[in-house]
Amino acid sequence: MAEPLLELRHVRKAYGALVVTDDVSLSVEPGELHAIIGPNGAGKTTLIHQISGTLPPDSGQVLFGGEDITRLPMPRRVRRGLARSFQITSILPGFSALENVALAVQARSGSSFRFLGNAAQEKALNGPAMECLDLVGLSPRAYVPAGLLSHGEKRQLELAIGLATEPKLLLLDEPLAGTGHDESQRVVETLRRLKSRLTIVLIEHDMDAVFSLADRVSVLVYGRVIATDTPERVRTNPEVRAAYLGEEELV
Ligand SMILES: Nc1ncnc2c1ncn2[C@@H]1O[C@H](COP(=O)(O)OP(=O)(O)OP(=O)(O)O)[C@@H](O)[C@H]1O
Repeated sequence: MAEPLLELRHVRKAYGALVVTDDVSLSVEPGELHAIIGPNGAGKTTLIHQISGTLPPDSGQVLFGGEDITRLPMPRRVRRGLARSFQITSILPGFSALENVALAVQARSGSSFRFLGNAAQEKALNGPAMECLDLVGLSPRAYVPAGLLSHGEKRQLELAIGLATEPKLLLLDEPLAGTGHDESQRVVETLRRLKSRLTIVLIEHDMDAVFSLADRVSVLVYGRVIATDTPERVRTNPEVRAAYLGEEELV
């Protein structure tokens, strides 16, 4: 079996007496789409913060590509290929979709474009940025100011910005939140396309999307992982049904 790309070992985080991440161990294999589901307040977002590096765990380890990154700050994790999709709030509304992604390409590239003239610099940034927009199906809207994009398109733009960092693993926290039916279908199709290209950890409340996209699902309840398995087996796991998933949702 291949070495996991991401591995959590006994990760724990408490706020006072409230244990939000309780001895969480799980591994994400290269190439898989691994969903983390659980009821509101189960600790999913807190776990993502600990993986991305915005919140240090109290104890336990986070390994990426076999290396201990538990104490590594977020920018250094991004450089190693562990990226979190940016939230809509980080989109610059007055800049076009293309410019938003080009800025992320520039951030990834550091000062490597410094010696190019303006036109060459623009080309070197816009080329990869357009590829990212294309991957998420947003290239026809490349020149539209980001503030004028629909909610679903903004979510696609977030994905494109995440892709611009050339991640090996992309962390997605509720990419379907707030999208209508058609928009969510588009985002699901985008994720289906992306999953063949990179490893994805997905937190999502939309169970149809989770069960249709995930290779494996981990179920978090009160900060503890109660099951990690294929969608089919999670769906029929009695402990999962009792703790979280309503019977009607699973029929
Ligand atoms: N900074 C904080 N200080 C104190 N408690 C916190 C803090 N952040 C989160 N919590 C608590 O930790 C618990 C887990 O929160 P978290 O946001 O990780 O859950 P979640 O599974 O992502 O929930 P949701 O599905 O509603 O987004 C909640 O009870 C929340 O109130």
